[in-house]
Amino acid sequence: MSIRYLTAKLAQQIDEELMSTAGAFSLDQLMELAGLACAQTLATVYNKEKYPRVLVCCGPGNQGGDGLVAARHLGLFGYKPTIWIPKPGSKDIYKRLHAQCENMHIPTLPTNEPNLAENTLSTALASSDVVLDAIFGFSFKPPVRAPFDAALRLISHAGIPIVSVDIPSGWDVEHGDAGGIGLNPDALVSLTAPKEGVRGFIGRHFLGGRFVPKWAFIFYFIENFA
Ligand SMILES: NC(=O)C1=CN([C@@H]2O[C@H](COP(=O)(O)OP(=O)(O)OC[C@H]3O[C@@H](n4cnc5c(N)ncnc54)[C@H](OP(=O)(O)O)[C@@H]3O)[C@@H](O)[C@H]2O)[C@H](O)CC1
Repeated sequence: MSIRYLTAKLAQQIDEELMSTAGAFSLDQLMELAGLACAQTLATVYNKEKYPRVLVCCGPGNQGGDGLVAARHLGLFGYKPTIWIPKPGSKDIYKRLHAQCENMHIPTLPTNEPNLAENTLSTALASSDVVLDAIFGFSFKPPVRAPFDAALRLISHAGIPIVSVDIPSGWDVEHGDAGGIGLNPDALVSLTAPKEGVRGFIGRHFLGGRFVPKWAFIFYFIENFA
C-alpha cells in the first residue's frame, strides 16, 4: 500500500477548504466529530472501569476545542474527566464548549498562577488513570513555549497512558520529536478517510490526495504502538 504524507501546510489548507467551499462544514461540526471520535477512541482502548479518571489536556487552538468536546463525551460515557486548559483560546467556540463542560460539572484545574499551575497539574496527573493529549495539532511550531514546556515534561514522567490527538504534542509536524520533549503516546488518534490507501501514523498525517474531499467524513482510527 502506498502512503503519501500530508505536510502541515497542506493539512491547514484542507481544513480551510472543508470550511470554505459551498455546502461547507462549519468549525463546530468538524470539532464535534473530531472530539467525539477522540472520546470514542479513548473509550475503546482504556475502559472506564479500569481507567475512569481522564485528564484532558487542552491547548490554545482548535485541538484544544477537540479536547473540550471529548471531555463532554467522556463525561457522558461515564468517565470522570478533568480539564487542564492553561491558555484558553479567545474564540467564542472555545468559551461555549468550556461552558458546556462546566454545566456538566466537569472540573477544570486552576491555572492562574504559574507555580500553582505546575503543582496542580502534577497533583492531577498523580490522581488520573489516562491523559488525553489535545494540546497541539498541525499548527504547532517548535520550540514549545511556557507553560506547555513544563507540562509536557510532567505528563511524560507521570507514568500513565497517553492518548494523543493528531500529532503527539511537542513533535514538529513534519520532523518528529526534534526538540526531545515531545510526548510518546500509547495511542494516537489520526485524521484520515474511510478508504484504502489512507492511513495515519505517529507524527504525520497521511492522506492519499484523491481522497481529500472525503476527509469530510473524518474517520478516525487507532494507531497503537505501545
Ligand atoms: N481538519 C479537521 O477536520 C479538524 C481539525 N481540528 C483540529 O484542529 C487542529 C489544528 O488546529 P489549529 O488551531 O490550527 O492549531 P493547533 O491546535 O495545533 O494549535 C495552535 C495554537 O498553538 C499555539 N502554538 C503553536 N506553537 C506553539 C509553541 N511552540 N508553543 C506554545 N504554543 C504554540 C498557537 O499559538 P500562536 O501564538 O503561535 O498562534 C495557537 O494558539 C488539528 O490538529 C485538529 O486536532 C479542528 O477541530 C477542526 C476539525
